[in-house]
Amino acid sequence: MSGHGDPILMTARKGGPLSGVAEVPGDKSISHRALILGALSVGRTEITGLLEGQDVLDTAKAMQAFGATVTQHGPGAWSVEGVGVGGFAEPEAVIDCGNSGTGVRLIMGCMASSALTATFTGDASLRKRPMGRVTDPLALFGARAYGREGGRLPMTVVGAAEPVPVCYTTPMASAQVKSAVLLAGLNAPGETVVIEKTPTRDHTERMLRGFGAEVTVEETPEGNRITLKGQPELTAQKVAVPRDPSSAAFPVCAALLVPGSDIMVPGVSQNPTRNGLFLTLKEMGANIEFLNEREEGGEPVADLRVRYSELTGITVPAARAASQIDEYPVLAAVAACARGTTTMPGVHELRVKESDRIDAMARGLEACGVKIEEDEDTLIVHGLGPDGVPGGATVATHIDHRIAMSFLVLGLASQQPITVDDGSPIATSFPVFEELMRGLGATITRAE
Ligand SMILES: O=C(O)C1=C[C@@H](OP(=O)(O)O)[C@@H](O)[C@H](O)C1
Ligand SMILES: C=C(OP(=O)(O)O)C(=O)O
Repeated sequence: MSGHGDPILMTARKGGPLSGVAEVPGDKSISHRALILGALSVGRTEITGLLEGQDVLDTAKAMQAFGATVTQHGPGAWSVEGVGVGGFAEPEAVIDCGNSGTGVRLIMGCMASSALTATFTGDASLRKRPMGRVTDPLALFGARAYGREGGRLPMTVVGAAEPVPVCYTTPMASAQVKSAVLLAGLNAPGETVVIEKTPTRDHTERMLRGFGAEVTVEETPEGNRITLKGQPELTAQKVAVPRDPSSAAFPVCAALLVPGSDIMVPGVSQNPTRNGLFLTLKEMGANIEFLNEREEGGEPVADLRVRYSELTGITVPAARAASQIDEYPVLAAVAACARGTTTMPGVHELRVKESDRIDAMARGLEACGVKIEEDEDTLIVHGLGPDGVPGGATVATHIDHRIAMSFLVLGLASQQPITVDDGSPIATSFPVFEELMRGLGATITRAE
């Protein structure tokens, strides 16, 4: 199964220690939101450090289709001339969100409370993912959605001409669902409320406030109660996007696994709704130092110094799942090289990502000689210790960037090289991955 273009076979093999500075690109979640809130604002939003991955570029294109003017001025430097809340135009063509769940779900949210119709599609991975989780709450505003069986793309959303505000408790831990409801609430009169039992990444709330919306968060026995006052005038802002902790995870884990490594990963977001992996790695015995802790672009950030470490398996608290949800694939790769068993409960959401990530990691690890156990909600990896993973397999990545990068990291530490059947989706979130990893000394090559 390939992504947008021809599949790219990539191989990672053992080499010398990793060293140097890994400057990972801008945060994907924040990049999507900067473009979307820029488009919903009055004036010209200026963004620096925007991730130029395909997922974000597809959102930029979509914002143009809804009437905003999005311009690139230089690497990572973009501007958005917004149309204001309620100012979206009806797109003339189908909106293609490519591989991006965040893109399609947030954009559905922000058009659902306007009197216009839009049709959405995506690549073969996105067309399998459930959209009912956002169109159900959007129906409460008065929007209607017509999609394929199971709430799949392609899907047409008819926005509500007279939206009403909504109070919605999210049935699953999902920042995309929370954000879709809050963005729809922008163009509804009165207060829109989202209650989430488990806190998820809070970039939408932070950024809405930054653009001038009134958003309050209250801790209640039912969970966080987030209230947005509808129909604000959002004002254009300058947004400096911090580096992506989910991308930083790959060089960090690679340095932990390759003997003798010592790298710096500067300016990585330490937002507590995103930093679960780093806590988990520390509990496994990782030598990670958090230096120069500061605030950048409204997010807590630190420079990470990471050195090779011998790791031990742990049970990862299920309550931490949301704060490291995209990092489980690389954690599973790390767990394979740890001593003892790593148990990862509470991870059923992984089944509806770009691929079924529990299945993709389980099958790939087995092919590399690692014993695993799984059920609907849990992945257990029986670690083989440093230098214990045989490798030597070609792994199926199922149009999933994180599966591809995770097995390439594992290939740097396994006895035999590991090949991924398609590295092309890496460009959706981390277009400079190969270059950056090679710069640290990693042996990652493409098939001739
Ligand atoms: O809101 C976001 O930017 C994201 C939310 C998460 O998805 P869910 O909302 O499905 O958990 C995460 O997996 C995704 O990569 C980005
Ligand atoms: C799940 C992810 O992204 P999305 O849901 O936006 O496709 C991811 O990047 O790991």
